[in-house]
Parts: sequence; C-alpha cells; structure tokens
Amino acid sequence: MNLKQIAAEHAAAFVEDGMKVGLGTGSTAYYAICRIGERVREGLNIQAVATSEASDKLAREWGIPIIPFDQIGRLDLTIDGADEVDPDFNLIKGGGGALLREKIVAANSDKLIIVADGSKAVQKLGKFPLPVEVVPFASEWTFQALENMGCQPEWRMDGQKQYLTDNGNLIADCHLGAIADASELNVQLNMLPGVVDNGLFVKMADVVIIAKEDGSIDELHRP
Ligand SMILES: O=C(CO)[C@H](O)[C@H](O)COP(=O)(O)O
Repeated sequence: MNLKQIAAEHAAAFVEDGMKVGLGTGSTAYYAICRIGERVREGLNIQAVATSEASDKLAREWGIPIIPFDQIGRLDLTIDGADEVDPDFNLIKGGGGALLREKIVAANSDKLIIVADGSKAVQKLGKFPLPVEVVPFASEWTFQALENMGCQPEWRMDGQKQYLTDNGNLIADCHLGAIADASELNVQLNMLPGVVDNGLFVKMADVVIIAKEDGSIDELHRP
C-alpha cells in the first residue's frame, strides 16, 4: 500500500473545473500532480503554477497548463507535501529544497492542502532538520549567525558541491530538536540578513490529509 499515493490522490479530488491550482514538490506531491494530470487528460480544465522546476516539468509532461506565477493571480488551492505536521497545523517543509516557492505559492492560495503519510505527523516540530534558505553572498557570515542562535546548521550538499535551490541559493539544515515556539522562531530566522526564508509554515495549512498504516485517511480541517 502506497500511503503517499493514497493521501495525494484523495487531495486531488478537491480540484474542480476552472480552478487555479498550486502544485507542490516532493515524492507525495508527485502523486497529486499525476492524478491531476490524469484528470486533465480526461477533460478537467485548470490553470496551475508549480513550486519547483521538477514539478513544473512533471506537470507539463502530463499536459497540465502551467502559468507563470505573476500572471496567474490568486489560487483556489495548493496541494503540497510536508516533512512534519503538528497538531496545530504548523509544518516543517523544504526537505526537497523548494521551501521558498512553496511558501510563496501557499501564501497566494485560498486553501493549502497538505498530503502526507502517518510518519509525518508529530506532536512537536523539530526532529526533522529545519531547512533555511541562505543567499550565497556572505553565506558563511549567515551560517555563523545561525550557529550563534543555537540552530546547529549544516550545509546541505549535492555530492561534493553545496546544494543549490531553484533560486540559486544555499540551504542550511538546522538541527534544532523540539521547537518550543514555531511562530517566534520563524520570525527570528527571517529577521537574519542573509536568510531568504525558512521551512516553518506557521498555521498556513488549511487541510491536512494523512494516510495511515491501515490505508485509512484522516482529513483534518483547521478550525
Ligand atoms: O517541502 C517539500 C519540498 O521542499 C516536500 O513537500 C517535503 O520535503 C515532503 O517531501 P516528500 O513528500 O518527498 O516526503
């Protein structure tokens, strides 16, 4: 049983004719894009924006009409994955490096639907290293500032080279342990010059769809 696929295909059913849709990134969002692509081939009429070059390519392969972000306007919904989801609908995202575009697209969506298997549901965020996107200019200075904040950063690597995001930036994965106050940390990180954004999505998710071990689905709506 593929739990990622179960959650993602459940979410794809939220997409209706005429909608403007944000397409997430990662191995769970992959299945949502494929299911939406199947529906487009069956005649579903939507416009979409992708949160990464990889999702853009996948969507185009399925024939999903992809519109540049600045031309699409407000989105009806976005379907995306997450690395961790807490009971207050806060998330860690960016394991796939797409956190900046994912956060922009989510902020421009009436509804953010998160799809995940049960392993992503946690009581406290922070076991998964928090990705922080850093501009290359003065990157070591910014890295030091993250260390001084106690974030225990580690540069994400791509083989021997530093990993680069679709925006040409670096990722520092921060080993924080349990995060006491995600909202406060989100603000503190983004106040550091050199930090573009971080993977904390504080109360941005509207619906969380979790596929559990037995194949059943929890569909949770933020109050
Ligand atoms: O935030 C993301 C990419 O930047 C992904 O949504 C997140 O990493 C989850 O990925 P997966 O579905 O492959 O576990």
